[in-house]
Parts: sequence; structure tokens; C-alpha cells
Amino acid sequence: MAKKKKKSKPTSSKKSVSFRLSKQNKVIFGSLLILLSLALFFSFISFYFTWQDDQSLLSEFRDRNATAKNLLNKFGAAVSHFFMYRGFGIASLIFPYLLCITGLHLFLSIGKNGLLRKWIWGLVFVIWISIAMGFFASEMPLLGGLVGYEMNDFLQDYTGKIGVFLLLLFGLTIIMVRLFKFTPEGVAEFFNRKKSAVKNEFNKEQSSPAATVESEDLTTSAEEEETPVVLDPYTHKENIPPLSPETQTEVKDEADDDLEMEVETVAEEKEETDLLSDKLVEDFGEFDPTLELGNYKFPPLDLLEQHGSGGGITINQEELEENKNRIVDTLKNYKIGIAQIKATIGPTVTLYEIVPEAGVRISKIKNLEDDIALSLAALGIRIIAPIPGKGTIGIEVPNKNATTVSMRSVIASSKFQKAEMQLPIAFGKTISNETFVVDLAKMPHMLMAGATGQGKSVGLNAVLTSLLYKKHPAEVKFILVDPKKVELTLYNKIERHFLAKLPDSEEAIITDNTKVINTLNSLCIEMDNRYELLKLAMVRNIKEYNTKFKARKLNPNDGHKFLPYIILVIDEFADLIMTAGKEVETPIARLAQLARAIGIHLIIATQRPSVNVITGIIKANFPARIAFRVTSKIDSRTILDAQGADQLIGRGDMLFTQGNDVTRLQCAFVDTPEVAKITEYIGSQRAYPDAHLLPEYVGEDSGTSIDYEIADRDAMFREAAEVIVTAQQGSASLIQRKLKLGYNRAGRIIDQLEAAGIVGPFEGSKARQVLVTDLYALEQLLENETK
Ligand SMILES: Nc1ncnc2c1ncn2[C@@H]1O[C@H](COP(=O)(O)OP(=O)(O)OP(=O)(O)O)[C@@H](O)[C@H]1O
Repeated sequence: MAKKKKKSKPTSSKKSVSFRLSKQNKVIFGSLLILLSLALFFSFISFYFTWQDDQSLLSEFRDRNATAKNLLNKFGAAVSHFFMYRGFGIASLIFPYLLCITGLHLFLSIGKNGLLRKWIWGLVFVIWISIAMGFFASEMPLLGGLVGYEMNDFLQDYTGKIGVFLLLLFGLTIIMVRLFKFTPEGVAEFFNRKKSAVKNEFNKEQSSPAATVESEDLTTSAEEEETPVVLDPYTHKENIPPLSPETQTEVKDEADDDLEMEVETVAEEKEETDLLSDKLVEDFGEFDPTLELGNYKFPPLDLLEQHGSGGGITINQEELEENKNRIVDTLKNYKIGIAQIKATIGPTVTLYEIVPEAGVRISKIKNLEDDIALSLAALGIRIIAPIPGKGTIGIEVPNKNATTVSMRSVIASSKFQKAEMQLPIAFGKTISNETFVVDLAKMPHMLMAGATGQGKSVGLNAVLTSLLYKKHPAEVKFILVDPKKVELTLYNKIERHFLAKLPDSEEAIITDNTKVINTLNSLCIEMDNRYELLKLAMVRNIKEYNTKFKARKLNPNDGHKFLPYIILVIDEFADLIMTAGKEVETPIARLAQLARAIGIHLIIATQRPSVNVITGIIKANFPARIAFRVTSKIDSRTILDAQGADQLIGRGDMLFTQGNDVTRLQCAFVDTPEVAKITEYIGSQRAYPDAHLLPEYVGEDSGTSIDYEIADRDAMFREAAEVIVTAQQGSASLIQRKLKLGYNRAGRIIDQLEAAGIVGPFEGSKARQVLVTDLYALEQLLENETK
């Protein structure tokens, strides 16, 4: 059968002269190069030790009896003599490296991508090292080789020793800047990072003695270090052990038994776009979205304050002992014995984990919540029975002196700095004083609730600050909705860097509820557009899309562009849903359901987490929830589906859940002046010409009022006219309230009233003038119209 196949091979096409190597030839040629590189490598290395002995043999190359000491005998001695002695000295070792890389490219059919660049830089290195060696180690000829020596000699004749030294320095600079992308800022940043790391270390050391509990029963969580799990970098699963030798040989045996068959591999056809993109990447490098603001500087850490004690926890041993004794005593009063107790000290609360004696019902301890609170004379006691994943019961007791967690400390933490996340957010610290960092892109939307003054706005600022510290303006855009009009105004300064807005609006920060509806609908259009782009690019999410775009595999002429993440932040959602109802609920639900893959994320904050604000459909699509202190158990249930948020102590004490587990955190504190400094710092840098523009949305109520036909009037037109005339106040919200209509419909009716001459034109924030004085005049006006 094999014979037959050989005969039927089309010979004509094979014979045509082509410089393209077939797959088999690539493997052969590739392995030849790899082996050659190994041969060179070994002969060069051994040449270094044997060159003096072998030198005399060079003339007796043809003599079969003469043997050289080089590992590759006479061949090794001759080649090494050529490259190392007569050539470039120690720098010749780069040649085997380059040959090996080229061989691997061929062997694995990786393509020529970047190979030319490697060769060019390799040769530059060879020459530079050879001259440098000739200069610094001229008495050791083997280091610089003859070329290095001669070139030095030549250059020194013209420029002298200092001149050669300066030339070498210049060469080094070129290599560092072009190859290793060294910049003075980069170097400064490296030192700054080192400095702050040392500082952190120092602070940690200072704070740790306070947090040490020496009692035998009480141990801090620092002692309990989890054994690290080795994760696979690609799958993020635990590394799976390789096949055992037995199974491997089994597979091999089976393969041996098979009938031998010649497999003819067809040379892989490369898509034209691939070739083009490879060439573009080769010529211009990968697309860099940050290039337009290439000099953008990320805000430095110094803009943030240290706040309070600088991260150290101020709980003392006495307080710990006192609380422990009280818990033990209280439980003893109810005949509950404790087998073990352990404390974990956090910035605001300390968690006492207890293991009750055998036979104690957990519900019994849970019911004692109020009694324990009473005996400890403290607010905000929370009992977690049992702690999920541990066989213990947790009692969280607030510290007498809560420690402020500064934004600076969490931003500087290595957990945040090293976070390989798309949208990392450093929220604050957990109960065991670890920095808590989450990825907004994974959440993918977030609901935040809390009574007034409990830290919502600070929480939102912490989210925004985290992203400002980690993301370039090209990568993230915010849409800020601030019905309270004062909370987010500071971000106006970064409008042209980080904000997105509707094309026709002047202010980027939205304070007006009508604009919110337009913006949400515009975002829905953006979402549809992005899905269309993803479909065209045949990728599943924004990350893959942007990677493909950066690799120049998507043509901008087909409408492709780099897609920044868009984050919509609504500071007071209750207000919005009360005034606009379904008109905001529908697009928000749509965005929440669909927008995760295309990089649109929503963060919604509300003071009133009641069910008519956080409706079922919204809740279902916001798995990540944050609760600051709320006023009732019902509110806590609405936001978290669990109680506990009513027992928080305020000032940034919060609960976070992303599905099932609830984590208690102390939100990082960032004050308004700090935000002002950060926005000022960013705002003073070169910016884009305008804010990021969202697609235009033509709202239903945006047509002019002049051409409304009488027949086209709204069914509620007459009632609305009567309401307006009776109240002598031409506002859409009045119609909305009195007639229970949506904002859009009320707006349309107002326009029709204007067309009918009942109210005057739009006057900005003031209500429109009512042109009809009473109901009688209105009656007459409407009658005259129909005549
Ligand atoms: N993480 C925190 N650490 C320390 N103090 C905090 C923290 N968060 C908030 N506070 C304190 O609580 C005050 C009120 O916080 P914030 O303005 O964020 O409340 P809010 O929930 O947004 O209130 P409102 O809904 O009325 O705007 C802050 O001025 C600050 O003093």
C-alpha cells in the first residue's frame, strides 16, 4: 500500500523550484541547525581551555593521526580558532545561540516572526562585546578576539582611549534604549517602587508587635499560612501530575503495534491576513493603544495620604483578653463550654473563632447574639455560625479604636501592584488585615448599598482611584452619573482623559435624569456595535479582541478599533428609578445581562436598598454586592440575601459578596482632597481632544414640538393640560407625578403643550411658563383648535 502511494505522488509540482521548505525539510534543516549550534557551543567552551595545546595542530588538519584536545577534536579546534581567536572572542558564543533559535523556529514551524530582529541584535551584541572586551581586557586575547583587538586599535588611533570608551558607552545606551526599552522615568519608577517596598516592609515590622498575641489560646492568623497551590499559568487549575511511566509506555507499545504508514504532511497554508499582520508587527511592532498619550504619567503614590497610624493596628493585649474572657463568661452563663478560642485582628473588628465543646447546638450560640453584644457593651457584633469552610463559629467584635485603612496602603501593597487583572480594584483590608483586591471585569457588575453617611461615596472613590492608579486613559473610560450633583464633580478635570459622554452634551458628568436615559440607550447601541465587531473578528470577548487588534490582525478600515473598558457608575440609583422607572430599568437590565463580554461594567450605588429600587431583574444580574451599614435587617436581606449589614459599625465597614461567601472588609479611605490631587495631576497632563464619545442616541422625545398634529396628541394630553394650568407650573415632572407617567411620555406631552401654545419654550432648569391663565381659557383654546 505504501508502495502504491509512493508511485501516485504528483512529481511535477514537487519538482518546481521553490525556496519554500516543506514541513519535513524544515524539521531536518531545523534539527541540523540545532545540532550545529550545540557542536559550536561545546567546541567554543572547550577551546577556552585547550586552545594553547591545540594551536600547533591547526596546520596538521589533514593528518589523521594527530588528535586535538578540543571536545570536537580538530573540527572543534579549527572552527573555534576561526571564531574565537581570529574572530570575536567570547562574543562568538552568541552564534550558537542564534543558530539554535533559528533551528527551533524551523523545527517547530513557528515562522520567521522576529527572527531577523534577533539576528541583527545578535550581531550588534557580538561586535559591541568584542570591542568592549578588546578595550577592557586587551591582555587576554581570547576574550575580545582578533577583531576586537584590531577594531580597538583602529579606533584608538583616531579617537584615543577616552573616545573608544565614550563610543562603547553610546553603543550600550543604544542597546539599552532600543532593545530593553529603558527610559529615565522607568529607572526612576523602579527606584521609587523599591523605596516604597522597603517602607512598607518597615511599617509592617513596626506594626506587627502590636498585633502579636502571645497567649497560648489566642493566635493571630499570620501564623496560619496556607500552603501555596501550584497553578498552571494557562488553565489556572492545579497542576496535573504527568502521566506515570507505565501509562506512557503503554501508549507507546500500542503505537508500535500499528501498521506502519507514511503520512504525507501538507505544508501549512498561511492566511494572507496572517502574513500581512506578521509583516506589520515585524515592521512597526504591536499596536500600542497608549501611544497617543505616550508620555502619560500615572499618578504617584505621594498624592495619597497616610491617614492615622500609617497602617498599624492599635489593639492592645488587654482589650483582647478582656473580650475573650467576656465571651467565655457569657457563653458559660448559658452553659456553653468552649474547647478552643482564637483571635484574628483586623483594622476595625477582631474575629474570635470559637470551637464549642461537643454536643453544643450552633443555633443556641447564634441566638445569643444580643446577649454577647450586651456583655461586651459593643455595637456591631456579628456572629457567623458556622464559618463556611472551617469548623468554627465566628464572633466579630469591633475594636475600641478602629484603624483607618488608607488608600495609600492598599495601592502600595504588592498584591495590588502585582495584580494581573484586567480591572483591579483595591477595596480595603479583610478581617485578617490582608489587602483585598478584586477584578471588576470578573464580577462583572456591582451593586453597592448603604445608609447615608456610611461610606458609599468613599467606596466609589476607592474604586475609581484604584483604576486611575492602574489603567492608562486609553484602556478605561468612565461614565459618571451623579444625581446628587456634588459627589463626583471632581472627576470633571479628567474628562478628556478618562470620561465618556454623549456627542451633544457639554458636561461629561451626568446630573440630569433625562440624560441618563439617553446615555443608557446609547450604551446599549455601543454594546450592540461591539458585539458586531467581536463577531466580525471571530472572538468571544473584549480581551481576545484587543489582543488580536494589537497583533494587527484586525483592519481598522473595516471599522475595527481598540476597545477601552467602559465603566458606568451611578451614585444614587434610587433617585433615578423613582423618576424614570422602567425607562432606566430596561436598558440597565439589558446591559447587565449582556455587556460582560464586551467590557461594559456597571457600578450602581444606592442609599435605599428596597425592593422597588433594586428590583428582581436588576438583582439577578448583579452578582457582586457590597453593603455598607444599612438601617434594617430587611435592607440587608435585599442587598446581600443575608443579614449582617445592619450590624456593621459604619465608617467604611462593609460586607462583600460575589455569590455565596460574605467577606467583611474595611473599605480603604480616600479623602476628597486626595481625589482632587489625583484628578489635578492627571488633568494637567496632555489629553485627548475630547472625552470619549458614545454613539449618538436619538431619544423618542427629542423631536421638535412644532409639528405635532392634533390627532397625534397623547391620550392624556387634555388631563395633562388641566394639571399644568391648575398648578400654573409647566414641568414634566409634575405631569409625571400627577398622572403617573414615565419621563419620556411626560416630556412628549410637554412638547405637545408647547406646540398648542399652552406652555412656553424650554428654559433650562426653570419650569416653563404657563401661557393659559385658567381652565376656562384652556377650554376655549382647545375648542377653537378643533373648529
Ligand atoms: N473607609 C472609611 N474609613 C474611615 N472613615 C470613613 C470611611 N468611609 C467613610 N468614612 C467616614 O464617613 C463619612 C461619610 O462617608 P461618605 O460620604 O462616603 O458617606 P455616604 O454613604 O456616601 O453618604 P451619602 O449617601 O450621604 O453621600 C466620611 O466623611 C468619613 O469621615
